[in-house]
Amino acid sequence: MSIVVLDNVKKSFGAVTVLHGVSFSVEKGQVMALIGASGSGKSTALRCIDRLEQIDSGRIEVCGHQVASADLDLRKLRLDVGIVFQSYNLFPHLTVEQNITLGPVSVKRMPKSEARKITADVLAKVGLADKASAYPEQLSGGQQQRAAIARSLAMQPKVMLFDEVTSALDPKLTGEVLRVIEQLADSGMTMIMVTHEMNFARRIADRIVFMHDGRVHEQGGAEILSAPATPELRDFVSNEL
Ligand SMILES: Nc1ncnc2c1ncn2[C@@H]1O[C@H](COP(=O)(O)OP(=O)(O)OP(=O)(O)O)[C@@H](O)[C@H]1O
Repeated sequence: MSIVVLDNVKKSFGAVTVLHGVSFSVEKGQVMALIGASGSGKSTALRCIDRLEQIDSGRIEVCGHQVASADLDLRKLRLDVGIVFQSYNLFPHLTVEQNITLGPVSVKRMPKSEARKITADVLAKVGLADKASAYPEQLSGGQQQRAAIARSLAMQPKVMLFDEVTSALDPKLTGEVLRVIEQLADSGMTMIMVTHEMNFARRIADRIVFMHDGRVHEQGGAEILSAPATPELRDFVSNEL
């Protein structure tokens, strides 16, 4: 069953066309890595999936929601989709626990006691059980990113989108965050990750989509990284590794 479908998606910013008819789909439980050079349109494609950008034409379906439709229920879409960015965007004046319970309590109207239980559960999942009462500034970048992932997980999304979540981190902290994402993948979460971590993508992705100049240039299993069919992917892989 497809959880995410993009069909001939086009998107321009002013005179600049960023997506020239992008199509791909992600099945339930699949991990998809979206790779490509800077400016190829990866983040824009991801943002369109969560309707942070509206597309010009084509179709996007996510968990049964017609994302580009005028009568989309944005709240319902956002309940099904979790998104984590390079910047953690935690509220600095709230503890880690308060940051995480906020969504379930205020958006899902969950009783506080239940939200706290879920928070303890997701904090354990990301290895931050002992940081519930810490403030974001007391955490390392990797810990803040794991808290941001926990915040998304607490909403119990059906699909998770990761937009270069380790780009701001040094290698050790990157490893911590990637381990959390890998565990999430192992648990069967459907996910799309925009990443420059080629070894990670090769190891955990079921499907790799390589974008080039706003188009899907190549896609397939991890083997496309070892045996690229096009010079563009060959160049990209040799620059990244
Ligand atoms: N809001 C915007 N307004 C104008 N142009 C934009 C906007 N967002 C993105 N772009 C342009 O769209 C193109 C694709 O950007 P996008 O961020 O999707 O690429 P990317 O592949 O994710 O790159 P990177 O790896 O550097 O994040 C770039 O040329 C960018 O300048």
